[in-house]
Amino acid sequence: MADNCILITGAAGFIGSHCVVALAEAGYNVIAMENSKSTNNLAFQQINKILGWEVKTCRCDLLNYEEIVKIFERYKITTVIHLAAMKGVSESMNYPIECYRKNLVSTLNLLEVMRLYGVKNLIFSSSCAIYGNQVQMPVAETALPHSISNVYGKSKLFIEKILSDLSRSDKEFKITILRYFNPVGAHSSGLIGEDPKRKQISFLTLLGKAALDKEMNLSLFGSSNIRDFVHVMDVGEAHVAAVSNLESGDSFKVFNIGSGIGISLLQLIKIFEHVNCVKISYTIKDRQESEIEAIIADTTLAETDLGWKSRKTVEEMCTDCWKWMTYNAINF
Ligand SMILES: CC(=O)N[C@H]1[C@@H](OP(=O)(O)OP(=O)(O)OC[C@H]2O[C@@H](n3ccc(=O)[nH]c3=O)[C@H](O)[C@@H]2O)O[C@H](CO)[C@@H](O)[C@@H]1O
Repeated sequence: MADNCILITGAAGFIGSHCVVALAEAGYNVIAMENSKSTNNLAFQQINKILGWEVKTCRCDLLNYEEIVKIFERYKITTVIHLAAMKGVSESMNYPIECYRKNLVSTLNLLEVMRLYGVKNLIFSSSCAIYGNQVQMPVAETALPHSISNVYGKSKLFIEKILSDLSRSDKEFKITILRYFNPVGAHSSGLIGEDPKRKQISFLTLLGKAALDKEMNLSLFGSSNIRDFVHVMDVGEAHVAAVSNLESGDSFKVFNIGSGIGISLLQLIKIFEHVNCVKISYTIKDRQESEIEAIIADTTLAETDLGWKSRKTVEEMCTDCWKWMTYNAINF
């Protein structure tokens, strides 16, 4: 039985794969878990190339309680980083039941098994979508959620509430919630990144697709929308900081994980075109109803309490994304 493992759910995904690399490189004993229905082993192969050794992997459907039990029987898990979820604002609006089932039921199953095995350290991946529409920018963790217009954001907020109740009822639980803003980019090696074939991809990966496909005309929903884009490698490092901070201080903590810089979608297109010497064809359309106009993170708390700050620039987000799209994404 392997000792003191960190279990990462959703480990072959965009953020998950970068977390696996960051934690493994920091010396943690990582178990990279992926959905048992997923057939894509390529992410793990690429992770192994970056690390230079083979990361431990397992497959499990989090909607299946018995499958989770088997994993906890097999490994001595001390901490769980729970990333597996259905993401994407527009998909969540079209498939609300699927979104709630995937995000809520799987989390409840996981929490029950964690409690059964006395595993009480958890880092949960939440989203700035839980803030809804805010007037005050940048948004601090203390801001109250306001008119969340999409199912994805609501599902994340419900889980945050469940975790807060759990930590109130059982003081042994150490729970850290990371609210990601807009993670983008790819690993600087170009070996891992976001699978461009997925239905829900981040805006930057979409720009990469549009730059590769000369026939593609991107629909730009609200060119002046402001987002806080944060490099996915910085997001990976935020998890390393959060793991090492779990034991200190309060048993329930929440941190914004963003760059603290707001950029409009149109600005991002211009930077992407400039640094990668490409052209993107797009048509400006109205903002979608389920979306907010602007959001920027106040990252003071992550800086003071976690000692984490995003380091990579928007230009690096664009060049790393393009490197990934042109070197490797094509094989995914
Ligand atoms: C504020 C908010 O809710 N943020 C969450 C939301 O990000 P958010 O929805 O902002 O992330 P996306 O990358 O999907 O979209 C970014 C921006 O690009 C625009 N766009 C997208 C696709 C397209 O074809 N054309 C286009 O213009 C969107 O309208 C949006 O304004 O979902 C992400 C996961 O999926 C989460 O990580 C974010 O925390």
